[in-house]
Parts: sequence; structure tokens; C-alpha cells
Amino acid sequence: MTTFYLWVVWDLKSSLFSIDLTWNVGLDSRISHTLSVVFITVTLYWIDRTTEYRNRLDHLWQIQLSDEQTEAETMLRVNNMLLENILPAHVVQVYLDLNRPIDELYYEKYENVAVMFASLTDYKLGVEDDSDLSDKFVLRILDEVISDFDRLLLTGASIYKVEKIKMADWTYMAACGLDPNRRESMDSSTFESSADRRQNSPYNRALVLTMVEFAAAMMKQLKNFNRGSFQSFEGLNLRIGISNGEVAAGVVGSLKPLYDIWGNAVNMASRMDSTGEAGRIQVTENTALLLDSCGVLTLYRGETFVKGPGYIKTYFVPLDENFNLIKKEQSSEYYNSLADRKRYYSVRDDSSDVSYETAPKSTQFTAHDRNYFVPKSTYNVYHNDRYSDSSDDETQVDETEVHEAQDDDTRSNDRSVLDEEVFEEDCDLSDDCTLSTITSGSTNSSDTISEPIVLETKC
Ligand SMILES: Nc1ncnc2c1ncn2[C@@H]1O[C@H](COP(=O)(O)OP(=O)(O)OP(=O)(O)O)[C@@H](O)[C@H]1O
Repeated sequence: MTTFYLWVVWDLKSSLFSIDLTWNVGLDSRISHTLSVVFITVTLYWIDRTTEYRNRLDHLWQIQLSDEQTEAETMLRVNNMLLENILPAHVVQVYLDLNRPIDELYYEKYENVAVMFASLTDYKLGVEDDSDLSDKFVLRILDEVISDFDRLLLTGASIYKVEKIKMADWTYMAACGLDPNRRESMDSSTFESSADRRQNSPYNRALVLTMVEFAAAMMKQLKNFNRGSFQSFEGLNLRIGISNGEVAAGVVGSLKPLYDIWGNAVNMASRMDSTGEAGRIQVTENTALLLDSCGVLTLYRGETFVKGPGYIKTYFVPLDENFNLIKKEQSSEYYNSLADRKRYYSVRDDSSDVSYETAPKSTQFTAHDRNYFVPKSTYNVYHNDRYSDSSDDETQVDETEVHEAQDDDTRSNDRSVLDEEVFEEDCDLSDDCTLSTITSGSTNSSDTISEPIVLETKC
């Protein structure tokens, strides 16, 4: 193009460039014009090359930047994931806040939290002579079981999250209600006093129910594990204790932070576990009363000695053969279905004239005509190849076996054992007296537990 233009300037239109004396002093105008054109061309070319170079550089920087951004996001996600594994999600957000002073203490106080201690029992895992192998074996079993329990934390339909606190030895500690943003819904019409409202609120009932549901799901999960396990160890069992009440929570340690909870509810949950029975969920009276308000059957165990407060009333939360909670009105059917019903303590259903006892209505709470209940576990119990040989038909719990094993448990501090022995002696339980007492209040067998009810709308 430039060459053509110069050809025009020098050959075709040379006369046009011969008369200008002003601009081209001492220089042939064609030469000066040519120089101008060449200069402009070179300048434009240089600008073009520079722009292209810059564009290319920008493009490369953008690629590099997006790679670095992706890497940073991945690292952030990994960091969050690691942090969330050791701290609850809402605490992680506090710790990720860069403006937060490093040495600031993190502390929370809750009016009501449901706390669970679940201890693995009956483990006879020392199958190897070599202690190293044995240790590895124990670790593998523990890892598999605890991983299965951890998976349960991610399932469940309740809006209230169950938070794993820690593993201590063979005990799994979890809590429900550790949410600083929680808001209690007030349906004050059903409560006589503000104390009642605080204790027996829908929110508190939902927390306790979620925790007990989680405990039941753990038991089901462990049963699946035991059945699917081809290892040469005798099946594991779970002994679960649950309580609820005021709890303080906080993070201890800055380099290796640990979120932990303290308070009477925690101590009592631990005691409910340590004084409980393998294969059963033991709860304190206040927890039993909340469950009772939800329409869940609880069984009065008796007065159990607990270090500190002394003898206190404790309750078992029975489960059906599919590890679901049992409705209060289904109690008769439940007892009829038990192979060794004589082991269970006296039960009274308020809605009938039967002389057995569920968690008694305490003066502390107002009786409700409504029943709040989540009948079927919403926890997604994990099945994998290990459990592929499992079938629901095999899931029938051999209650007799379980309780025979439990008979061997040392429960020297439990006065109810004495009560039970007296009960058995008096009643000589092949006798039908208990059976007739129980069945006199039997409910319609077609009234089975069926549809899952969404927790937050019911409680
Ligand atoms: N945050 C926690 N983590 C683990 N266990 C806890 C926690 N808080 C309390 N416990 C357990 O609850 C139980 C009851 O605690 P409490 O303070 O009533 O008794 P204690 O006299 O310290 O107990 P003990 O001497 O029997 O261990 C204890 O065994 C304790 O280990």
C-alpha cells in the first residue's frame, strides 16, 4: 500500500509535490512527503505491534489469573472443609473473618441443647496375636463405624443440625441446637408460664426429637455394619445417653482449635451413657418429658444412681424392629411384640386404664392434647457393598439375646435392677398377668406408624 502510494507520489502526480516551498525548505517535497509517509507507516506499525503484544500479554495474564483464582478458591474450599471438620460451620465463618483479633475468645451460651454420648460396647476385637496388627484392625473397624456415623450427620430431614463434637475413646459425642441464630417460635397459648414456654417449646421438643432420631439411626447403622461385616469379631453394640438443657460452648486453643461444650446437660448425657445399657437409649427426666410431649413412648427405668445428683429418674427410649421411635398410642402393640416383655418396667398409658407407665406428666409441664411426632427415621442409613447381604427380613432383633447379654452387665449402681428383680419375682412372668394388663389397652393393629411428618411443622 505504502509502495503504491509512493509510486503515485513519485511518478504519476510528481507535479503536485514540486511547488510547495513553505513546508519543504531545502528539501524536495516528494522526499519529505515520502519520509512523512514512511514515518507514519513505521509509527502505525509500531503501535500495532505494541498493541498486539499488550493484548497477548493481557490474555496470558488473564489465563494465569483465572488459574490462580481457581487454585485459591480450591484452597479456600479445602481450608473451609478442614475447618468445618473441626469446628461447626457457623464458628468457621467467625474464624475466617480476617478482621477478627487472633487472641479473641470464642464463646456461646445456649438455653437448650440436646446432647448425646454414644459408647461402642461389646467389642472383642483382639483377634490377632501381633499387637501391631491388632491395633490396625481395631483402628480400621473404628474408622469404618465412625465414618458411617459421620455420614448420618449429613442426612436427616430435620432443619436442626446434629453437630459432632468429638470422639473420646470409643464414645461418639454429638449435640443438636448449637445454632446461634435460632429463633424460638412462641405458641404461648399452650403454656402456663414463661418457664414452661422456655422448656417445653416446639423448638426444644424438635431438638430432643432430632437427637433421639439420630441416636436411633446410629443404632440401625451399627446393626447394618455388624451384619455386613465378615470380620472375626463379635458384633459391636451402642449404649446411648441423651440429655438436654443449658450448655456453654466455645473454642479452645488457637493453633489447634477444638470446639467443645460444657454444662450440666453435657455431664448428665455422659452419665446417661455410662449408667445405661448396651443397645438402649437412656434419657433424663426432662428429656423424657419433652419426648412425651411429642407423643413418643418412653419407658420409666427407675431411679438410677448418678455421681453428683445421686438417685435420679431415668427413662429408656424404646425402638421398634426397624429402629423407629414408637408412638405412645402404639405402646400396647410394642409390648405385645416383645419377646421378653418381662424385662420392661411397668408402663402406664394416660389414654387407657392400663396400669403401666410412660414418662409421667410432670407438674413442670402443661399437658398438651396435640401429639408431636416424627414416626419414621429420616436419617439415610448408609448401605454399601459390605452390607449387600443384608435383607430386611433378617433385621428382626433377637431381643432375648440382647437382653440376655445385658443381664451380664454390671449395673450395681442401678436401683431399678432390684426393682426389676422384685417385679419378676412377684409376677413370675411366664404368667399372663402382665400380658393381660398390657393388652387390655391394646390399640387397633391397623394403626401402624407410617407417614413421616416434617419436624418443623409439627414441633
Ligand atoms: N465436654 C466434655 N467432653 C467429654 N466429656 C465430658 C464433657 N463434659 C463433661 N464430660 C463428662 O461428663 C461426666 C460427668 O462430669 P462431671 O463434671 O459431673 O463429673 P466428674 O466428677 O468430673 O466425673 P468423673 O470423675 O466421673 O470423670 C464426666 O465423666 C466427664 O468426662
